[in-house]
Amino acid sequence: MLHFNQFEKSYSGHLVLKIANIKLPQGVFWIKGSNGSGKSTLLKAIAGILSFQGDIAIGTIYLKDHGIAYRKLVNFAAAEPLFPEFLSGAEMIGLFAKAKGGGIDQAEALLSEMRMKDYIHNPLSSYSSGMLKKLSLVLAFLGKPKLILLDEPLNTIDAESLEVLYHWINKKHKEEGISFLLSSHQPLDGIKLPGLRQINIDDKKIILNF
Ligand SMILES: Nc1ncnc2c1ncn2[C@@H]1O[C@H](COP(=O)(O)OP(=O)(O)OP(=O)(O)O)[C@@H](O)[C@H]1O
Repeated sequence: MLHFNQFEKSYSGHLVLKIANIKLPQGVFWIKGSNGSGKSTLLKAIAGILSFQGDIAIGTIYLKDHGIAYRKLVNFAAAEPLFPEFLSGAEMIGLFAKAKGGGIDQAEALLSEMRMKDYIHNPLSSYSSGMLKKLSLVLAFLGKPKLILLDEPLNTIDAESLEVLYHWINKKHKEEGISFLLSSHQPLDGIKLPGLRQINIDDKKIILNF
């Protein structure tokens, strides 16, 4: 599903991650690693929002050769989402739905399940951190991605929303074959996410624990 080809990421000449040649199968994966090990860096590189050496492909679609097609297949929710404060949640949904090819019905269903409809037309400057996090999760499920990257998805969301998120992940994986890479310092629930597999980042390398 996800292919790394001679991948290397450095900041100012300082190497952070090196992945020579790995093919990750379809699945739901928990990326684990200590602070500063490179989890966010890896997710941002896969999302196509960070420069790196080498290449990454989803199936046969390489990021550096087919950037637009590749980015339609990958959705990303940041650990601490930053959105323009003057826009409303609904306007962000409109922008993402257009870019990702999602329909109004899809967005309405997601907003309803996450119980966000009461405030979705309010400006983002009025949102709490949990409300912003839930918006970023909804945006990550829009369109028809093959891979969804969620950086610290458990941060700041309440227990009820977490149940909805687990349900979405399982449903999308089972029914549409969408793969997930989740980074989390908090334990992810293997009972709520059956089939969850672990990937460790250690000493600038990724280790597949399955
Ligand atoms: N923009 C940047 N410029 C320079 N160095 C950076 C930058 N972003 C990250 N780094 C460095 O890259 C390394 C990996 O950072 P990254 O944020 O990917 O780690 P992480 O595993 O997500 O950490 P955490 O668990 O603390 O969120 C760290 O040493 C960090 O200092």
